[in-house]
Amino acid sequence: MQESKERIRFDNVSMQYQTPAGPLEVVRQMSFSVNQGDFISLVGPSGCGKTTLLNMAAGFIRPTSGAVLLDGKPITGPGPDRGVMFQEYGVFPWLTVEQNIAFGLNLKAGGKRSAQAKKEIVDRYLELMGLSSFRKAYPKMLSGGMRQRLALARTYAVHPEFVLMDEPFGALDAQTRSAMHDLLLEVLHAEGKTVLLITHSVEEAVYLSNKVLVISARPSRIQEVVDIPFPYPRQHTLQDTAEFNALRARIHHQVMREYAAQEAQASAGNAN
Ligand SMILES: Nc1ncnc2c1ncn2[C@@H]1O[C@H](COP(=O)(O)OP(=O)(O)OP(=O)(O)O)[C@@H](O)[C@H]1O
Repeated sequence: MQESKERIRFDNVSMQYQTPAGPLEVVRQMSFSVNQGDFISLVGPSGCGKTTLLNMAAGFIRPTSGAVLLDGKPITGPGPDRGVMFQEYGVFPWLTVEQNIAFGLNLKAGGKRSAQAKKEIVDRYLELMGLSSFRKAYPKMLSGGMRQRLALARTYAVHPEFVLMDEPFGALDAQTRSAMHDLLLEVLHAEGKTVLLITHSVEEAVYLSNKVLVISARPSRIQEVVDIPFPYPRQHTLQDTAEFNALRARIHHQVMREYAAQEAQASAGNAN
């Protein structure tokens, strides 16, 4: 298979935060690439620096040393090419469903897109996400799963090339989560996006990704890059196969080892 083009590169990236207790080294000399069309999941113990890495790719923060590059140029701030979706802040409660979807279009394109073109995009995502009959509703009137669909629609409507997601499905019940996985894969298949996902669910990571990065305890490094060999489109029955479960168990075991290492660090820190 042809190697796809490198788009985002973490090049020897380190990050240290200043905290009241002194400097906290979160990421140490990490390097990895995100290629065109990749779906990469980051898994690792809580507090190992996954959100920090995503925030760097989004351009919200810069590394203490090293560089995060997009098409070879350092990322210096957020841009419409990168859509970010967080677990909690996906939608604006004071805007209706259709206003939420249109929000980014109004910000980004302003004069560039006609009102008709914007309406067509909003209609398309309302339809795709099954929200057409709720277009005038406010987010509080929606179920958790519908709010997630709305957050996805908002992120996708601006047509970002990259979707950066931080635990977007964490708060959903198992059935809704599973439906969201399939919807996500469907949209990605139709629109060919490149995704970086943070998740605590190894199962979710293996089901969705073509690559899973296991991140170590702090200061974080890449413990392993696991290539997920299952072809797309994927079906739920994949999760019942021995291959899927063997891979999931192996990654889970590794994450638990890093989790234990991080816990041991925390206890040592408390004992000092
Ligand atoms: N702005 C900041 N200032 C100081 N410390 C920070 C800052 N942001 C994050 N940290 C610390 O850096 C570490 C890594 O945080 P980060 O949110 O990147 O981890 P994470 O792997 O995403 O965690 P989780 O899985 O729990 O969401 C944590 O110990 C956190 O407290």
